[in-house]
Order: sequence, then structure tokens, then C-alpha cells
Amino acid sequence: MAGGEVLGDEGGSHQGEFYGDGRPARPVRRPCPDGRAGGTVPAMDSDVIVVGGGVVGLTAAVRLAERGRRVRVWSRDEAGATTSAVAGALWWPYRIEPEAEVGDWSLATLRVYEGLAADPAATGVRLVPGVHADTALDTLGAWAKEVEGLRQLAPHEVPGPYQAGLAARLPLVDMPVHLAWLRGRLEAAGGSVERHVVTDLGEAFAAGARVVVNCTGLGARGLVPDAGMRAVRGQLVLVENPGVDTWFTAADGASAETTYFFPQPGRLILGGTAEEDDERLSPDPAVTAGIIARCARIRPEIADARVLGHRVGLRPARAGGVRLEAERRPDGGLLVHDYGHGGAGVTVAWGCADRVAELVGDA
Ligand SMILES: Cc1cc2nc3c(=O)[nH]c(=O)nc-3n(C[C@H](O)[C@H](O)[C@H](O)COP(=O)(O)OP(=O)(O)OC[C@H]3O[C@@H](n4cnc5c(N)ncnc54)[C@H](O)[C@@H]3O)c2cc1C
Repeated sequence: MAGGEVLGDEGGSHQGEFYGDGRPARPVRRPCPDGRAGGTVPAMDSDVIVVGGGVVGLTAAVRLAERGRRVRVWSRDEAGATTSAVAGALWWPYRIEPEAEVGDWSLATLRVYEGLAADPAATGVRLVPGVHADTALDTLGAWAKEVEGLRQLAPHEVPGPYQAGLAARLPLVDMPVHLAWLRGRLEAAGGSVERHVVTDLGEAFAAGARVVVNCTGLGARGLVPDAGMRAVRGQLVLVENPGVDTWFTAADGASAETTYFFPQPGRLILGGTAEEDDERLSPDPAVTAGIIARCARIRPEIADARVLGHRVGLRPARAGGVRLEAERRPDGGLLVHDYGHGGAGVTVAWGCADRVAELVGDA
């Protein structure tokens, strides 16, 4: 499929990957391995099926498997073709609700990433210093007090045209590496991941699961169905790193244009956009030029950096915030929903996984 094709919410992956010249790096829509959407899967030896193999689904699966559950993950897409693989990905609660719970989920996740940062090559997690411009400490929730080293900068310390800013040392996650590591950890705990398109969550119960965990991100829009799910498009540019070793963000909540850069091994990720209800998966060249120009205002050397590629992803936003709750089905099965993490699924993944494990309990 051409990278420019627009997919419906049930139609395919919610990200696009492109070479530096804008050609699609791989087909965006993939069939089920058996060639049939929603093909039947043989009876299996597992009592939990997690539908969704992005960061939210894999993390929940790891938690459940390490508590002794026999867990299988069903995913329409390979991990590298999920929205999760597109993320930058900095730990920070951005474009996610509900506020009351997000703080706790984020802090629980922060503690896990701080531990994983001891082995960055394997886990993809590093603690990296940087600046959130245009952000004041007293506008953040109580969670911010628990983030060690987070401090308000004096105006002269903030780069670019910004008057305020925060300095912090936060987890920066190399998502392709981290997703592969999560899968390995799941497999080490006896779990498995399979490519399988689900057209009805009941299929997983019919396949023998007592518990089904729905981590389908934007796919929940058609699958649940949940009309509150909305795509928030994000476009990124990958460039050769001209020597930037700290991250920077300046997110204007009132605009679709944001400015950020994240140094990752082998590349500098430049962003970005937050375009509501825009589901185009191909990179827009005018947007690319705007992203590079905005980032170069902060670090001029970015203007001439060689472009390595482009990424586009659709953040799974939900009216009313993340849905994290269980429902008992008439047949006695337990269906746990864990989707709608907007712009911060990486930031809250472990906290949400802990809650999933609580909801599943001994079911
Ligand atoms: C440009 C961009 C930058 C971002 N930066 C950050 C950041 O810095 N920090 C941060 O915390 N977050 C960031 N995010 C947000 C983050 O990427 C998402 O919140 C997160 O990836 C959501 O994870 P998920 O597992 O719920 O969804 P996804 O990664 O979309 O995974 C959904 C899974 O469900 C599967 N699925 C869907 N439908 C079906 C079906 N019918 N049958 C079977 N399987 C199905 C898919 O195949 C996939 O495996 C960013 C997002 C974008 C787009």
C-alpha cells in the first residue's frame, strides 16, 4: 500500500515509517499471517489473552505472566509497526487524562524505568537531562513533587525565545529496542506473541481465555466499539545527530505545532505535531520543513543535519481519558479494558499494567 493511503480505525496499523526521501520504508497495511482478517486460532494453553502488542499490551502481558498467568498476546501488527514504535519517547504525562490517576500511573512507571536505565543497551531506557520550555512547576500536579531533580529554570537559562522552563533528568526510551526487550521478557516468563487480527473480542474467550485484556489503542474505536476514541496525528523527522546530547520540548497546548528533539542512539528525533482527527499516515513535506526550522531555532546545527527518515503515528486519544476498568461478561469471562493513552502511553505503561493485574486478580 502507498504510504499516503488513509486507514480507517479497524483497517490497519496506526503508524507510517518512511525513508529520508519520503518513500514508505515498509508496507503500512499487513495481512494476518494466515492471510485472513480475524482468522481462527487453534485452542491454546493460556488463560489470559492480551489483545494488542504495543507498549501498553506488552507491559500488561509481562506483569500478568510474571504473576504466574499463562499469557498470550494477539496483535494485528508486528511491534515495529505500532504507534508505540513511533513514540520519541520521553517519560512525561502529555495529552493524557484523567489527571487524578495519571500522576500515580506515571510515577509507578518512572520507578520501573529508573531501574531499567541500569542496562540501556538491553532495555532501550536511558536517563537523559533536558529542558521543558514554557512550563512552570506550579502548574503541574502533585506528581511533579516526586520527580527527583525537577527544577524551575531562571529565564536566562531557558534556550530559545521562552521565558520559563523546567530542567529534569528523565527516562528517554528507544522504543524499537524497548518493545523487543518487553517481548523477550514476556517470553522468558512463559508468554507468547502472535500476529492475529481480532474482529470481535469474544473471539478470545471462544479460544479458551478466562480473561481478555483489551489493549488495542485506536483499534478500540471499532472493536469495542468506542466512539470517544480520536486520532491525534504526530509527525517526526529523524536526522543524523549533529552533537545534541540533551532533550528539549516546547509544547503549545493551543497549537498543533510543537517543538522537540530527543537524542536516541544513531539518530536525533525531531518533532512534532499534534493534529486532532487527522489520520494521514504519510509525512507532509511542509510539516517536515516546519519541524526542522522550529528545532533549528533552539539548536542551529539541526538546520543542516542529514535527514534519515520520517515517522507518522496516530495517538490513541479518548474523550474522558484512559479506559482502565473490568467488565464481567454474561458467560463469566472477565474483560479488562486498557486503552486510550493519548500522548503518554509510554509514560504510564507500568502503572496501568499494575492496575490491570489488580483487576484481573485471581479471575
Ligand atoms: C509522534 C508520537 C510521539 C509520541 N511520543 C510519546 C512520548 O514521548 N512519550 C509517551 O509516553 N508517549 C508518546 N506517544 C504516545 C504513545 O505512542 C501512545 O500513547 C502509545 O504508543 C499507546 O500504546 P498502545 O499500546 O495503547 O497502542 P499501540 O501502540 O497503537 O498498540 C495497539 C496494539 O493493538 C493492536 N490492535 C489494534 N486493533 C487490533 C485488532 N482488531 N486485532 C488485533 N490487534 C489489534 C495493534 O496491532 C497494536 O499491537 C507518542 C505518540 C506519537 C504518535
